Amino acid sequence: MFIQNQMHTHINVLQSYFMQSAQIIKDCPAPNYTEIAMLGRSNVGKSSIINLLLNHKLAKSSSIPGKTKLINFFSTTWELSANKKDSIIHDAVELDEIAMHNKEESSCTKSMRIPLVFIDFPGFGYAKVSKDTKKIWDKHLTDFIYKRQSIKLFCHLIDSRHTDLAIDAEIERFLKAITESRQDCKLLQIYTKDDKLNKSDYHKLKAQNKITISTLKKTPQAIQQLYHAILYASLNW
Ligand SMILES: Nc1nc2c(ncn2[C@@H]2O[C@H](COP(=O)(O)OP(=O)(O)OP(=O)(O)O)[C@@H](O)[C@H]2O)c(=O)[nH]1
Ligand SMILES: [Mg+2]
Repeated sequence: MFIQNQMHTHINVLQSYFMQSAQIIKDCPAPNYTEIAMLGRSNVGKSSIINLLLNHKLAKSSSIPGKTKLINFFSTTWELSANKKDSIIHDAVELDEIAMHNKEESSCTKSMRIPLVFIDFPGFGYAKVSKDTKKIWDKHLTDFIYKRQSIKLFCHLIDSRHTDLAIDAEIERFLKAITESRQDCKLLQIYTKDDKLNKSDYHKLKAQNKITISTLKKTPQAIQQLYHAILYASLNW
């Protein structure tokens, strides 16, 4: 699967819904779709970014750390459209492809519908539970992350204002070990809450080609850039 000129494609969220919550791997839905896991420390903005990606407030977010306590699955369908004048979609696998004719522009627009599952996780490093609960919790989480082969993309969310935290270095090591041992999944870093940066720090991150986003002050371009980065990495295009 390969798309020429991704800047001339547009991603639309067609429909999204909450699937189910799970605490252990046996309670999870069947691994039938490409899954994208949102990981990061507590309060970094995992649930908020999932709502942005689903185009619906389905994941519960809160200013109080530790809001998400279970592994939550959300289903969505994204539509990728390309104007034939600018780009060509080469379809190889079982994705649903529709060809439409845009009479006004007298150009042919192709689109494909792509089912995706987003997984919202409890935050790493959330300490306001008893030590025993935390141990069991962490064990279930790491077990799940290691065993769930349908996860094709691990998104590591990092707070734009605090890019050198020890906990993020630990999360990165943990996720790199998984993505390096499996050939079929990727790791993508996303810098959250970029609205809280001053101009100079914002431009510093951008100069390093980092993907940044604000779920509060977002632009259509920033949303499209995020959608494209996630879609292309998760489908290994
Ligand atoms: N300014 C700003 N605030 C944000 C942004 N994204 C999320 N927040 C706020 O940050 C807080 C935490 O957001 P959540 O999405 O609940 O974070 P989380 O990582 O899911 O947190 P846990 O479930 O506790 O691990 C909420 O008050 C959000 O409104 C952003 O881009 N900019
Ligand atoms: Mg959350």
